[in-house]
Amino acid sequence: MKLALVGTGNMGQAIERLALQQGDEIVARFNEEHPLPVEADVSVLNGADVVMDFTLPHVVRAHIDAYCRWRVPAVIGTTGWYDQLDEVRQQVEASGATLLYAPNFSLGVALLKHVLQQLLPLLERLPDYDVYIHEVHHTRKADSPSGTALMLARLIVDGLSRKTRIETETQHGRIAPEALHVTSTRAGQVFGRHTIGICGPFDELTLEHNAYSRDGFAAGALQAARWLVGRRGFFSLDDMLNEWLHATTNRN
Ligand SMILES: NC(=O)C1=CN([C@@H]2O[C@H](COP(=O)(O)OP(=O)(O)OC[C@H]3O[C@@H](n4cnc5c(N)ncnc54)[C@H](OP(=O)(O)O)[C@@H]3O)[C@@H](O)[C@H]2O)C=CC1
Ligand SMILES: O=C(O)C1=N[C@H](C(=O)O)C[C@H](O)C1
Repeated sequence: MKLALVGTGNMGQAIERLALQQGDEIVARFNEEHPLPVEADVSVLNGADVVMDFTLPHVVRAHIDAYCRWRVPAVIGTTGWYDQLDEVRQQVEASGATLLYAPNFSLGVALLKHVLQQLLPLLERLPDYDVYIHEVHHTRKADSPSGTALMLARLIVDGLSRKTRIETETQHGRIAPEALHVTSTRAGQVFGRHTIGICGPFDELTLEHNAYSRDGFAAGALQAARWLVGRRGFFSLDDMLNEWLHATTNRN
């Protein structure tokens, strides 16, 4: 695969390392010093099959406009823009473009999400259990709470009738029972730790994903890029995983 890296920071570098090991080629690179020329034509991507966008929330939206105009398949790992998800979905579909996004490309987080979805109907029947989310990341992270924490929080608010809203500020006062408390810590070099706490009157269950490095994110993003080539439309990582799951189920 020929890849264009948009963002050559922590994640861009992790993807480049792994992509080269897997025999892929990096044909273009963009960063803050050499920004993506969004007004230019697709030739700036130098024949890339897929664009890997791991940049920052304030630039990603203009990048997505360009990917749609250029109709180049784009894997979007950048977080912090999900308030515009519906608008982007419509834009991608209307322009006949190809885009796949995920707040977290780690397969471990996909498993965590799956477990949470199985648990929620049970928790619905156990009203004494309260739920919270905590995430920890390195101090250079631009957005907070993380995209992953917000994705998990939305699953809980959608799947648990007693949680009706997400409350993200660090609180020193009371938390209303209907608020899902989502908190963030920024410390050192932490790659990404997400904890879902389920607190009952007598015990607490914690489900936690802790990334050992950025390699899991990079590997998932490259798998998604391979899956995306030749498709058209708006996708999330779930679309790829569901297809795999069904292929496996049908074989058994
Ligand atoms: N979905 C997932 O699995 C994961 C998502 N992420 C998300 O990916 C994003 C990037 O994370 P990370 O790599 O750690 O962040 P970094 O800060 O290390 O990298 C950000 C990159 O964006 C570049 N950039 C800034 N402005 C522009 C611009 N105008 N045009 C092109 N590039 C630009 C920076 O350039 P320069 O190098 O010149 O400063 C840098 O290369 C974040 O949103 C993060 O939340 C992170 C990990 C996993
Ligand atoms: O910025 C990061 O580093 C990460 N960001 C993603 C997020 O916001 O959820 C995923 C991962 O946790 C690392």
